[in-house]
Amino acid sequence: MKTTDYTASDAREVLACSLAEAVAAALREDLVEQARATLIVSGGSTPVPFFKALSRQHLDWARVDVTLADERWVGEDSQDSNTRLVKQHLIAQEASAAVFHPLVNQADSPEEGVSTLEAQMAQLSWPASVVVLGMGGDGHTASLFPDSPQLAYGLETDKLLLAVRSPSVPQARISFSASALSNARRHFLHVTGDEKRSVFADAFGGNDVKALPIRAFMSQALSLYWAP
Ligand SMILES: O=C(O)[C@H](O)[C@@H](O)[C@H](O)[C@H](O)COP(=O)(O)O
Repeated sequence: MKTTDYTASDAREVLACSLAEAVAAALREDLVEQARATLIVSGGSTPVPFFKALSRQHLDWARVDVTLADERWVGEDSQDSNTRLVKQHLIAQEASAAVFHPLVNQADSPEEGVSTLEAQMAQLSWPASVVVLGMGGDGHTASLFPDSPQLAYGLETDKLLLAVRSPSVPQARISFSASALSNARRHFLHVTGDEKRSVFADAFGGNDVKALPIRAFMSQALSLYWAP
């Protein structure tokens, strides 16, 4: 029997498609019972194949509100913009009918723009149907960074959003809080590679959320989507 080389990138592609099917099924399920469904996705580099696969899924996208778990406070034309990433790869194909709510506005800083965005995000259908989280090598998720002066607030506040600064990233950020992101029916963690596998294993081995903020999402159901 001929066997083909099954590379790590193939595994990541299969993972992305599998996650897209699970997220689409969750949205279809919730849209049976409710007028609109909220989907919260993360930015960064990992999600691109997932965004592309999800954009091809058939569902009533016009009734889906999409937003970001966090955003860099940069213009949409910036290579660092998660808004640009989502508009390019997710709000396309079948999903072009979805309503995307950027997590950034014209204010000069996230501190100045957060209250307006907070009011806008409060209008979405909560609890969100799905939150898809990423994770950095330091165990951050969304923009809840271990070295951020705003981390404690982000873990404790019942506000939806917070402005974030962190020495480990160059851009000012805005992020949903841990409580806002926890207020969802389903949570998925999409990570790849051995470094993140070991970080997630470390997260299981302790409970100091400030050391590894991903732990804030490990006291409830969390579907792990990992590939080498
Ligand atoms: O704006 C962001 O960067 C993300 O929301 C962030 O939380 C991301 O999920 C992790 O940093 C992993 O990023 P990669 O997928 O690029 O490793």
